[in-house]
Amino acid sequence: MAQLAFASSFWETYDRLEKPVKAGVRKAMAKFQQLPIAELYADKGLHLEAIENARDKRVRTIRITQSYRGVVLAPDDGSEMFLLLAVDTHDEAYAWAVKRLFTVNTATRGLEVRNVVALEEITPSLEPAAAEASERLFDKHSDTVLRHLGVDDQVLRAARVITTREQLEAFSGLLPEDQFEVLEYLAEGFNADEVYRDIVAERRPAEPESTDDSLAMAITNTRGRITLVSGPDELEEILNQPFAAWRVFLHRSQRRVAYRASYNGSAQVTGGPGTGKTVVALHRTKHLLSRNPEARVLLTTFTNALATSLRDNLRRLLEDDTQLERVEITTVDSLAHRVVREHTGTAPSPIGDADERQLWRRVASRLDLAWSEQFLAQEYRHVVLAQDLRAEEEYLAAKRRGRGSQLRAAQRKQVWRGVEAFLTELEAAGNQTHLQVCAHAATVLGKEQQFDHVVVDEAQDLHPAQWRVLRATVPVGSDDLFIAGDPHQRIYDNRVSLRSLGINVTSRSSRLRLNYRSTSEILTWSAKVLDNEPVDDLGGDGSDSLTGYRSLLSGRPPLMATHSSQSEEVAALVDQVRSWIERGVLTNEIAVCTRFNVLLDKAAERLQTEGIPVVRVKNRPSAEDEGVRLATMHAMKGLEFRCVAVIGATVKALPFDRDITPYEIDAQQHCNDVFKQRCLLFVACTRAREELSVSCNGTASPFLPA
Ligand SMILES: Nc1ncnc2c1ncn2[C@@H]1O[C@H](COP(=O)(O)OP(=O)(O)OP(=O)(O)O)[C@@H](O)[C@H]1O
Repeated sequence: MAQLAFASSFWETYDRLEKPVKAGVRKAMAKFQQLPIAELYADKGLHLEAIENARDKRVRTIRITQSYRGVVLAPDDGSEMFLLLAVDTHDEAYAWAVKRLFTVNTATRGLEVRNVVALEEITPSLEPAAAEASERLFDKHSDTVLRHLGVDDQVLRAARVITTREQLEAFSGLLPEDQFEVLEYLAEGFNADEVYRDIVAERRPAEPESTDDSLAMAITNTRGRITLVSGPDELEEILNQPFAAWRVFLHRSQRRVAYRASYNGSAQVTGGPGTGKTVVALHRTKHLLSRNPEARVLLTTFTNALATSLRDNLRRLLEDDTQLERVEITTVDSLAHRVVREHTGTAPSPIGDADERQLWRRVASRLDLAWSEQFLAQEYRHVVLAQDLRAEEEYLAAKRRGRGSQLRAAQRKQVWRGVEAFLTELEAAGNQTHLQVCAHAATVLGKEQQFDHVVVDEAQDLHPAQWRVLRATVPVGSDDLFIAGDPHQRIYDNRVSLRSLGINVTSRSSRLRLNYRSTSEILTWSAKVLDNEPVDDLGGDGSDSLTGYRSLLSGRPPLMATHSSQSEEVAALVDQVRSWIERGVLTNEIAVCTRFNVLLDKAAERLQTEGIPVVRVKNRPSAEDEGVRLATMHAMKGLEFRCVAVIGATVKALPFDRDITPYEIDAQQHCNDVFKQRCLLFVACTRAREELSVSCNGTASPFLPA
């Protein structure tokens, strides 16, 4: 009986196949598990046949549906393992298959694939220019060194014509995977020993000297790119798990970040929405747990809902259940809450934003201060708490980074009086703010660090007081903090200088550019919402951009509609949702999101009246629960859905005036406040995988692309 394995190239597209094609894949794969090899070849429905002119004689096609074909690597050495490589339309599948050659890497012993036709054309064409060039990218590495790292004759010839890193990048997808990665590491300045340690030694099988050089053995050795399937149950399970490919496979750029043996300090990964930062954070957590059986890891994210989803995903990713016991998965606020509760014996009960604002209003009016409660609350948050200023002299001497208005010494004294009154009143009522709880926790943790490693997801929205908690919970050293975030998704306007908080990621920063979630139509449209404005980078020392950010997926352009009334808009929403459902999208794969709850309530009521089930994201439904997801834009952070409808995108909601500091009061803060709301819309739109619809009633938000 044949054995079955799946290559990462198959998973990259499997999720996107229509239901009948997926059913065809299941049916065909079941045959591989049921029929003896001779019967497989004889099966009329499967049509397992060789491809004329294929460069690898083991490459075959199988019939999936009328118009779709699977590409399979079939053993010709007596072994019985078949590898499913890709499923595509008839012509695409043949065009892909005919040019591919599969070989076994001499160093890692893994199975690799190359586009042999392209290499034979491109390498000779670049040789004359390379001979003239003053320097080539791999000049300083001898043939012997490259061969020791697994580079074979054809790749060596290609490597010798490459003069720049851009040229090397152009070879990605053509060169065999492990060999390409070796060249990439060398091009980045790693020495041969480091490359051997991080790539070859990591991937070499336990018994590298084994003489078994069958296709089955090479497939078994390629765990990073191939999944083996042991029986029908496992087959059914893995083909049914949506969005699960990342659990087994990481893209090269993700793997390098997640599985770097060790970072000599804190490290950071950034990237636009959907580039797999959360996936990388999960794999890094797995790596840290596996590397040291004693290590305690803290994995944090921004909301409790995201923490729950991280826990579910990590549980699936870890092979060993006991590893999960060594990870605490929580938000920074919850961690600080626990630390303070354990230390004082009393659970803190911090007040919410609205109460805090009300208190500032009372203080401003009682002391007759010349500033609005919004200005005072922001000054307290972005200056006083951000720098942990505890005394008037400290405030008088402080730099007010990110604030656009000048405050003379006399004015600062007045503001400080306000701060003191605010704190006194808070204390008298036995209250605290969340950030005060964090400040308290940081002090406690400074004396009793609780973790060996901290992994931070959604890092862009943490306040300096929250960073202090994280810094204090882990000793300074190798692999102390691993930080994942995207400054374009900063929706709370917390700006930090990580370096000033004792977190230095210099020379340990990477950026992911390939989006796995949304179509390029959705990305291009959503990126325009940001209006090309540069953003402060995660660490606060420079700026960041979406240069090179792209998606390989394509689909329908986003729909934009303006309605004359709210009820017309909500009626159109119902039609839109219904049409998605009729096209086979499940209700739990659809999200409706608004800036405010009022409109969300109306949408919920109308959808339900029309017989469409709904469920609020804030009620933390489990992934399988039926119902269209309803959320405010803030609650959409970190989530994703096949189809997203953003409603109520009017000029009154985006920007929402009440949340914007008037320009004349603080010009810089005004711009930050406006941009924060652009980011909010950007976050909402980039949650969509396949389809995005944006609507408003009345005048459209100026943030919407024309
Ligand atoms: N290597 C991969 N292969 C296939 N799918 C992937 C890969 N990496 C990530 N994905 C998928 O892409 C989607 C986005 O991943 P993830 O949520 O980690 O991105 P993110 O950068 O954290 O997004 P955001 O910043 O928008 O929250 C998920 O569905 C994930 O499963």
